[in-house]
Amino acid sequence: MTTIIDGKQLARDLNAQTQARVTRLAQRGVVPGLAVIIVGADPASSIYVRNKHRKAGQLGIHSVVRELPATTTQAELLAVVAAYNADPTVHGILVQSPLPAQLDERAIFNAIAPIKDVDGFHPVNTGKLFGNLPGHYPVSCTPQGIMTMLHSLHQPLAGKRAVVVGRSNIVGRPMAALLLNADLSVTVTHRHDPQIRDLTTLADVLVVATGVAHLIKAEDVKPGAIVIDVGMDRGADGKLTGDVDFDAVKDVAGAISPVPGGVGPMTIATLMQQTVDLCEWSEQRGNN
Ligand SMILES: Nc1nc2c(c(=O)[nH]1)N[C@@H](CN(C=O)c1ccc(C(=O)N[C@@H](CCC(=O)O)C(=O)O)cc1)CN2
Repeated sequence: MTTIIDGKQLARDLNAQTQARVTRLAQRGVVPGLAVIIVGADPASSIYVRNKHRKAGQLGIHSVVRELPATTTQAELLAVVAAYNADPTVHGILVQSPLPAQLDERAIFNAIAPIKDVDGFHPVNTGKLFGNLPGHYPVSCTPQGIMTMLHSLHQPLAGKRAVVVGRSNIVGRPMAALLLNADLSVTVTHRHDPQIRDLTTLADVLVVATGVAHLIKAEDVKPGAIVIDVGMDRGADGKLTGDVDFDAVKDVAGAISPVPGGVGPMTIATLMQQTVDLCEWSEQRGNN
């Protein structure tokens, strides 16, 4: 029997835990704050930002959304980030990706104070992740949410072979680091490798984040493997599908996450979780 990993239900469970933590903070007079900055009007980004704002409000997190025009300059955006860095009511800052072409996304992420970097994109935080350093730090929300999904299966992960298809800074690279830190044997590949399928068939845990709809077919998957689909591919009919041919692969995999309803809801739930983490860590440092 294949397990369908229900990201919506897992997100509900995680959000309930986050809400309980927000309630405990409120009893001490502390309110976690999240600032989301969006530049331009990319339709998908606008939906994601609206969903983040709504979920934060539902959980009792103070949420501000700063909408900037598509013509915003680097200096203007850096000034907005600097203002939130200095704002004590804001514990987490997120700049929605992608940014318009005139903006240097990496320089913007680097300008966010590491202790407010709720996306975990700052090199101080990625350095800690890749060094598997002890202590608290935020991690990119999609791969962190995937780790929660994997743990929900209650299967030992250490010693398993993982293959990550995709090498983006938001998903592929931090995903590989998290899996390595959990003692899996990790291979990272991408869609330019002509022998990609020789690798995917070896995977006990297969994470696919390429942006190529239905790249992974049933014959590319090891029987019984855990398959996590990070794809968000919108077809000509407007329907959302993933990078994995779900209908075919579900008959081979031991567990599989659907699109929609898999990784996406967990990304937002993890963002809420990490906003509260940052607030609690701030309190532990004697702030708030
Ligand atoms: N600063 C960031 N930018 C981006 C991130 C990120 O983590 N930080 N990730 C993605 C977009 N993203 C969140 O920002 C995101 C994408 C999708 C979903 C989601 O819930 N998807 C639903 C389907 C929604 C639909 O119908 O369109 C699902 O999978 O069920 C949440 C968050 C890029 N940018």
